[in-house]
Amino acid sequence: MSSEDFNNLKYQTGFGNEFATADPRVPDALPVGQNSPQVCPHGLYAEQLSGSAFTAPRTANKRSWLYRIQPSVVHRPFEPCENQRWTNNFSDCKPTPNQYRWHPFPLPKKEGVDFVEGLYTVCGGGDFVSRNGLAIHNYACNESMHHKALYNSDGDFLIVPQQGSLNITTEFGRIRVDPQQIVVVPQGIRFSVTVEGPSRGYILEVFGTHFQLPDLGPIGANGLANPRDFETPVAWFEDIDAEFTIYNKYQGDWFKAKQEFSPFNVVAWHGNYAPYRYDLRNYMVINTVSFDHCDPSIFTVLTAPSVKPGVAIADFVIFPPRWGVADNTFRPPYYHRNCMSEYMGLIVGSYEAKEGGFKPGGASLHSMMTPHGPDYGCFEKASNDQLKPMRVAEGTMSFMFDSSFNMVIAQWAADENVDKDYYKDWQPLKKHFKMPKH
Ligand SMILES: O=C(O)Cc1cc(O)ccc1O
Ligand SMILES: [Fe+2]
Repeated sequence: MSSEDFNNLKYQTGFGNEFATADPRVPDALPVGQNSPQVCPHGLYAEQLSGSAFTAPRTANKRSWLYRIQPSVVHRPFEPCENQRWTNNFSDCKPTPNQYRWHPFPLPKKEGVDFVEGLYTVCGGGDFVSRNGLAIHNYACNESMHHKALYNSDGDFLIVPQQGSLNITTEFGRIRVDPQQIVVVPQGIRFSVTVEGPSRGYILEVFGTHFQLPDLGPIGANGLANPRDFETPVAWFEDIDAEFTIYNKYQGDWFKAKQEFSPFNVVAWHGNYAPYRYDLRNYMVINTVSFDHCDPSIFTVLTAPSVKPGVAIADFVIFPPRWGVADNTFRPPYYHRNCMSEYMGLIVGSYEAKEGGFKPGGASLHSMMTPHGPDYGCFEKASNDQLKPMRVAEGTMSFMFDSSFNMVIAQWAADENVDKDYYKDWQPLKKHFKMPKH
């Protein structure tokens, strides 16, 4: 499929809506008034994809009905397949409380690496069996997936492209995602990624929950990420009889199976369980107009809640361009120690608390209760700045995966590409205290 096919796609808007869509080539493919007719229109097979327990409360209940040329069950057995730099087995990894920073993650060193081959785990915590936890990965690829698809039995993927657009074919239709947009592919949904050149980005994987919009509380009915800016594909299918390889991430490991037809054979679907994309530039920032630095929860795009009220398995937080107007305030992030783990990445530009060192495509991890905050240069500058209204983070976009889980770093990520000098960012911080004379 050429990348032009992805440039003028139609989407359905809204967050978690009940969508109904048929490929315009077969407009009457969606059964009317029921899910499972004795015979579906045009001889399609009906298949339900459940994203929540059947009995989940209505507000949390997620499922979609897919009407497809062949059902997903027609495949040969799965066999284990290797991915050297992938893990969800975090009990094998040694913990370290140090501040970590990684140089930009390298693009593939050889030709012909596709998205599924280019996955690389950085850190994570919790587990996929008890369905409670997260993993953070990168991808780096330079080749499109040909007659291949992948799906994750363990959780949802939130994908943040940093370099290169991703043209994603899913069972639910086609999505294009550029840097500064994100895509969420929920548990179980099959997809295939086409790239236009060397591409890389970040992935947040959550187990046992789905992403939702944060509550707005006193903010009111509007603001932060507005529901209408989320875009879900319209149905699109291909009827190809050829060998396809389906990659499945199951209990942390990868498996693959062959089948004789394209998995992207869904002619129509309806339901509220589907992939979606969001453009981070649509985020409506709420912040102080008086004094002090608000906690970064004001920048939450999506949250994957835990069972504890107000506590997330992971929040997806961004630091978009905005005005800084706080009076009599140290405006950058404060020095802090947090009972959450903070993984940060940079899509474009620079980050307001770091003068150098943190580069687009790089990342940092500040683990539970690990002290961190502005580097020396940032502290000195912000302590002496004239406090006019100022544009903050202009032309930049950084983000944070903020988790209530204690994370460990995968063995390879603990060694490779690490900025060993990161701690030096804070060493020059001077003692400004002067004992008052009485
Ligand atoms: O550590 C960081 O840079 C992220 C962060 C930003 C902020 O504005 C306040 C707290 C915080 O953890
Ligand atoms: Fe922080």
